[in-house]
Amino acid sequence: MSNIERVDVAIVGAGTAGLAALREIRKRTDDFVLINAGSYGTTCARVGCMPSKALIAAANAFHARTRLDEFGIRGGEALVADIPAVLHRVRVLRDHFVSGVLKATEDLGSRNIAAHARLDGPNRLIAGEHVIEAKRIVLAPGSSPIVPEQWRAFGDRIITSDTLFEQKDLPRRIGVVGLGAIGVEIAQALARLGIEVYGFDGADRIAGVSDERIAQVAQDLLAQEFAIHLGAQVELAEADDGIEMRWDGGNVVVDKVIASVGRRPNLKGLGLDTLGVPLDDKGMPEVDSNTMRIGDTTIFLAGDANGQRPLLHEGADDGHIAGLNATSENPIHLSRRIPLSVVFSDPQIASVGQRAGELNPRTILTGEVSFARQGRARTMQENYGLLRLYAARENGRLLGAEMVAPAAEHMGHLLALAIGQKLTVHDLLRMPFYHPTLEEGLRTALRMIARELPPCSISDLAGCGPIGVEALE
Ligand SMILES: Cc1cc2nc3c(=O)[nH]c(=O)nc-3n(C[C@H](O)[C@H](O)[C@H](O)COP(=O)(O)OP(=O)(O)OC[C@H]3O[C@@H](n4cnc5c(N)ncnc54)[C@H](O)[C@@H]3O)c2cc1C
Ligand SMILES: NC(=O)c1ccc[n+]([C@@H]2O[C@H](COP(=O)([O-])OP(=O)(O)OC[C@H]3O[C@@H](n4cnc5c(N)ncnc54)[C@H](O)[C@@H]3O)[C@@H](O)[C@H]2O)c1
Repeated sequence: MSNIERVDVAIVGAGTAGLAALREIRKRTDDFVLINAGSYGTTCARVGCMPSKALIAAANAFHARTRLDEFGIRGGEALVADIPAVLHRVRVLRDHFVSGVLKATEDLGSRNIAAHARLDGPNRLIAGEHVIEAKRIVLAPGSSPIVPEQWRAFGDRIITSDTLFEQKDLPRRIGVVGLGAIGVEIAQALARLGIEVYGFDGADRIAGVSDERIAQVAQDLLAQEFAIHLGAQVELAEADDGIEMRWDGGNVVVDKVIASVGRRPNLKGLGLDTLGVPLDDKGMPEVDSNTMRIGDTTIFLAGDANGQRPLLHEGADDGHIAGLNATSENPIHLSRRIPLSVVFSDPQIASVGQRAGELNPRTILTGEVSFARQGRARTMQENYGLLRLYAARENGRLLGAEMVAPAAEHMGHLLALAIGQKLTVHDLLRMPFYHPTLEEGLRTALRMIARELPPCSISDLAGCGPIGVEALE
C-alpha cells in the first residue's frame, strides 16, 4: 500500500451522478480524486437509456410497415429486419455516446483512479493500492441488474441490460421476466423486430402504472404485440430445445430469458457499515434528498445508489446537489423537480406530478381523454391510448397525470411545467391549443374537469364547451 493521499473531496463512481458532482466540484477546487470501478462511460450511455432507445427506434421503424397498407402504401410486407445489422447500429451509436462521456474524465491524470473503492471509516477510502483521506466524499456507485440466484445456472442464456446490446444476433423466442420500464421497452422492441416474446410480471400492473384504467389500456395495447402474463411467478427449467418457463397456468419454451426484475443499488462492499450510521435491512442509510447527505456525516450518496429516483435526470440532480454540498461550508438545501417518468413504449407510458395511487379520490377531480377518436391521432394512425388528469377538487389546481398516449413524453413535460407553476385547469385552458395537435386531446381532459368546477369568468375561451365535430376537437 502506498502513502495516504489527502484530498478535499473524493468521488466514487464516474456515472451520471458522479460526473455531475465532478462538474460542480471542479468549479471550486482542484483537490479531488475520482475513483471508478469497471467501465467508464456511464450506465446510461453504455447499457441503459441510449442503446435501449436506439434499439426501440429500429424496432419502431420496422413496425411502421404494418400500418403502411392502411396509408395506401404497398409492399411493406417485403421488408426484412436484419437483426445483426440492427444490433450493430445500436453499438455504433452507443460507442459514439460513450466517447462523448469519456471526454469528461480524460484530462484528470492521476486524479482519476480506476479501482473499486470502499469506505474505511467516515473520511477514508481504500481503492486498490490507494488509501485516500477526504474531507468530503460523494458516493455515486450506481445500481446493477438483479438476476435471481437460481437462474445463474443458465449461463449466458440469461440476458440483462448489461449484456443485451452485446448480442450479435437474437434467437427466435425470448422470455422477458419483469415488465417494469426496462422489460416493457425491451419486450415490445424485440417483438416488433419479429421475435416471439413472452412477458411476465409478478405484479398485476405493468410499468409501475398506478392508475388502474391506464394500466389496463397499456396492458391491452401491448398484449396485441407480445404475450403478457401478470401476477405470474416464473420458474425456469432446462428443456431439450431451450429453457422452459413455467408459471401457474402454463409453460413455454424459449431460447433466452431477459431478467428485468429490477436493479439493486451497488452498496455491497462499499463499507457503509464503517460510518457508524443506522442502515436499513437493505444496508441503506438515511439520505436527505435535498442535500444528498447521509445523516450528519460529510458523505453524500447520489444517483441510483440511494434508491430514491433511479432516473437519469434525477441522478444528475443528485450529483449536482452532492457536488455543491461537498464543496460548501454550510449545507445547501435544494428543492427537487416535479416527478416525471416516461417509458418509451409505443404508445409511451408517462406519469407526472402525483400519481393516482398517491391521491385521495375524494379530494380530486379526474378528467380523461381517449386517443381512439382524437383527430390528429387518427390522421397519423396513432389513435390509441388514454390520458387521465388529476386536479384538486377545492380549487382546480393540477396535481398530476398518468397516461399511455402518443407523444406522452411531450405532454408530460408540458404538464410538469403546469404543475410546477401551480396552474389550475382554468389557467391551462387559457393557453392556445393549435389545431390539429395531440394537445387538443389534453384540452378535452381539462374541459372535463372544468365542467365540475365553478366557472372562473364569463368565458375562458378554450374552456367553452366542445364544438362537437370530431375532426376539430
Ligand atoms: C436499460 C436501461 C434503460 C434506461 N433508460 C432510461 C431512460 O430512458 N431514462 C432515464 O431517465 N433513465 C433510464 N435508465 C436509468 C438510468 O440509466 C440510471 O438512472 C442512471 O444511469 C444512473 O446513473 P448513476 O450515476 O447513478 O450510476 P452509473 O451510471 O451506473 O454509475 C455508477 C458508476 O460507479 C461505478 N462503481 C460502482 N461501485 C463502485 C465502487 N465501489 N468504487 C468505484 N466505482 C464504483 C460503476 O462501475 C459505474 O461506473 C435506464 C437504465 C437502464 C439499465
Ligand atoms: N424510460 C425510462 O425512464 C427507463 C427505462 C428503463 C429503466 N429505467 C429505470 O431503471 C430502473 C430499473 O428498471 P427495471 O424495469 O429493471 O425495474 P423496475 O423496478 O421498474 O421493474 C421491475 C419489475 O419486475 C417485476 N418483478 C420483480 N421481481 C419479479 C419476479 N421474481 N418475477 C416477475 N416479476 C418480477 C416487478 O413487479 C416490476 O414490475 C427503473 O426503476 C427505472 O427508473 C427507466
